[in-house]
Amino acid sequence: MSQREFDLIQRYFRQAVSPAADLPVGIGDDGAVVLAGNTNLAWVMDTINEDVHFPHDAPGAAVGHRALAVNLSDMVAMGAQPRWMLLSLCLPEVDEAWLADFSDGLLSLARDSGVTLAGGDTTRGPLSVAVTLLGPLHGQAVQRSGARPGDRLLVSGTLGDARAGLDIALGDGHAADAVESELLKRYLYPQARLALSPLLARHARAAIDLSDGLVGDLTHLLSASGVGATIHSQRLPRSRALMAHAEEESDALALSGGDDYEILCAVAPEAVETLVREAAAEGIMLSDIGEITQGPELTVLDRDGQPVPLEAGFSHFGDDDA
Ligand SMILES: Nc1ncnc2c1ncn2[C@@H]1O[C@H](COP(=O)(O)OP(=O)(O)O)[C@@H](O)[C@H]1O
Ligand SMILES: Cc1ncc(C[n+]2csc(CCOP(=O)(O)OP(=O)(O)O)c2C)c(N)n1
Ligand SMILES: [Mg+2]
Repeated sequence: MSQREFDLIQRYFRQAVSPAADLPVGIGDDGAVVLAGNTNLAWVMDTINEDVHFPHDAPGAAVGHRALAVNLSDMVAMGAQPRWMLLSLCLPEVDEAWLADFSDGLLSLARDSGVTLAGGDTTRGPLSVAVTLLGPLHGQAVQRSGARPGDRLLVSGTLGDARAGLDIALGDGHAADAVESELLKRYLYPQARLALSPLLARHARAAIDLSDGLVGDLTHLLSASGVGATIHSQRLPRSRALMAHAEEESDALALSGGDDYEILCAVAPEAVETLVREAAAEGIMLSDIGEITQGPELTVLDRDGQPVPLEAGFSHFGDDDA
């Protein structure tokens, strides 16, 4: 979410009493936390719209997969276990072949993630899918606000692939070779890092999932925590496919490409080794990209130690027309 979207929510929706006893985490994090009986449940919602979040010719299975994956990623960032899903489906028309494909993409990911569809809503209008997930925390809620100066910044997987894949999807939509098809897949089928969720609950001070681009989302974590950071562009993890496809632009794609759905976390230096080892045992690579500073600035250094000019993250409404 950009500053503009944040300002709109602050102005019209943010309630005075938050957090409350039964709402330990309210508006402003990757998800809310509600206290039901004596269980803390994380609760998230993300919507995806045709031509905004996915192209009109995206396969139905990719749309179904994405609608759930982007929400799973928010649950992971909170350190929660996704359990129950509500699905709101807004369809322009009934296309049964598309629906079969869509439900396949959605429900096979749900099955693999241990999520049950509990209800929803179906309406007619421009194609849009909203998913809500609910589930218990693995331990402490992992919030955006917990980072402290001296913490290391770790990021999962590789960055920039999805943005390169989006450009391929918006071209003729066909991958020319194995490299392009890998990048296209990274865009069309984001993989939430579910296995990281309990590890974050144990070892991370703060986390956010990367939907808008590293710089934009890191900025949110920094302002929630009241700290700054220095990161190093040559440490940003990049896939072989990205380097083969767009090495020259790979810094920019990794810094602000968007749609990565990787996890960025701040970790006390003494906890880094254990977290990296436990994540590796789950098949998840974590890269140390820099450190939290007193702040409030975010500085990105290039390989010569020179600051890189920063681009803002993705914004639905633009930042300048407020
Ligand atoms: N219309 C809204 N009403 C209330 N809260 C909202 C609304 N839209 C977004 N939020 C809240 O604002 C925060 C940031 O939203 P967003 O950037 O979409 O988070 P994320 O990138 O994790 O999906 C979240 O806590 C979200 O719940
Ligand atoms: C067809 C298409 N064009 C552009 C994008 C790029 N894009 C659209 S929304 C977005 C940011 C993430 O979406 P948002 O609704 O802000 O998700 P949230 O931050 O709430 O998780 C990005 C990078 C895309 N995914 N698909
Ligand atoms: Mg959102």
